[in-house]
Amino acid sequence: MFVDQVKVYVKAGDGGNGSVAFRREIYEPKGGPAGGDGGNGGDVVFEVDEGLNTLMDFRYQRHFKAKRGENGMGKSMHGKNADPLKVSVPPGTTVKIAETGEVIADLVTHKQTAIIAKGGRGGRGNIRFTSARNRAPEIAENGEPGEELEVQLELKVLADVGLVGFPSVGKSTLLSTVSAARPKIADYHFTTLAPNLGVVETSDHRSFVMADLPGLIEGAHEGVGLGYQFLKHVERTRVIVHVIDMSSFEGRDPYEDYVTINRELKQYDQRLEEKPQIIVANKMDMPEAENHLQGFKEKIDADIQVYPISAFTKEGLHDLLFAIADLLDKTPKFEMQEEKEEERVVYRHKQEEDDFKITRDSDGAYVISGNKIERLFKMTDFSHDESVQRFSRQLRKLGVDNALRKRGASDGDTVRLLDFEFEFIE
Ligand SMILES: Nc1nc2c(ncn2[C@@H]2O[C@H](COP(=O)(O)OP(=O)(O)OP(=O)(O)O)[C@@H](O)[C@H]2O)c(=O)[nH]1
Repeated sequence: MFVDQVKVYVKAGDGGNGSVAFRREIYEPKGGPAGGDGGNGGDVVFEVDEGLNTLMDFRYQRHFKAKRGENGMGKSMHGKNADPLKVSVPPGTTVKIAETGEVIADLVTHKQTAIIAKGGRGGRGNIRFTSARNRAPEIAENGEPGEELEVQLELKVLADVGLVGFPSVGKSTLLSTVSAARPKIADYHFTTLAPNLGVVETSDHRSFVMADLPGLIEGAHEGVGLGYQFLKHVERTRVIVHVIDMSSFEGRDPYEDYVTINRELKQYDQRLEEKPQIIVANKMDMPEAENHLQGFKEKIDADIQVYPISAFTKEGLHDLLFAIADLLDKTPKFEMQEEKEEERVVYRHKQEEDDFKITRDSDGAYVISGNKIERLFKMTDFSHDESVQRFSRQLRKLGVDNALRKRGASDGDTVRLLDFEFEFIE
């Protein structure tokens, strides 16, 4: 199996901020609270699209950010929730947390979805802080920050296309000119020899995986040379691209080469003869190549199409890639047996939230950090005194005051939390 992989950054939308507002009515100078809640931020959702078979698209876009929720407004109006951001992935994509390697989703069947980053909850408006004791609260929450993380996408790929042909016909040159991404080759079963693999993309954004299967020579099916190892791979490809050297290098005859390779394929496995095949006439930039091509065409069936190219000058590559993609579209997909077993979606275990931690900076300031406390901080609307007071109550409840005291903090000492500084007061 080969593994195509890419790292992407996802950020769910932050929640919208809650609003502080009051009703204004002619006969009621200071009406009740009327600040609405902020809307929820959008989730980042991965969805399987069976039309995709590589992670090619992620080479161009690696950042995915969902929208934030709308802020709450006066007159008790809530902000709108943001729509989830959908990101299409091919079937068989495994999503891991880049940092830890923990698998958070295994996306297998068409339209299957998984929330990869959860949007932040909208902050509550001041209506929600009304109580018997405080009928006109000037408190609102900011929206909760959306989750953000770097994920590693992995896709096990089989080569859709196998390049076959005699040594030195230009297979590796062709592969390197048409492919951008090189999947990592992992866990190769048969031998330590691994074919070269590349992800190819046509100009109309169809992509497929192409493998260079070197070493085919006469007698390969009987174990001559290294070709035998690679014949196993040909079996697993969906389309064969047969590369022929039209320069007649070292006096070779293109037609004989063609017949010999096809015979090797067939002798290895009868069924390889029925595999769809595209014939490529390479090195057309060389003198005499045109003549050889004519001679070659006369010897093969008139209805077999030949694609003349030069892997060197890149001539003819565009048409060739289209022809391969068209043929693949008409050829049945691989049967992914192992993935048929069951629908596998592993959801992420929620990260344990540590309340807070106290450390000291070199200047003696006390530094408070930790997921929970930082989230509370970000959700505090510091433009209203009452909100700030609520935040200090929350700190006290979490035991921050006590902990600071225990660490030796006394009146007037500086305390830091993210980009905020305040004085410790006993
Ligand atoms: N003139 C010309 N030379 C080419 C072209 N394509 C490949 N070559 C040359 O042909 C030689 C063999 O090319 P490779 O790509 O290594 O051939 P290969 O089929 O991968 O060979 P093996 O790995 O031995 O199976 C190299 O010297 C290439 O530079 C082409 O389109 N025109």
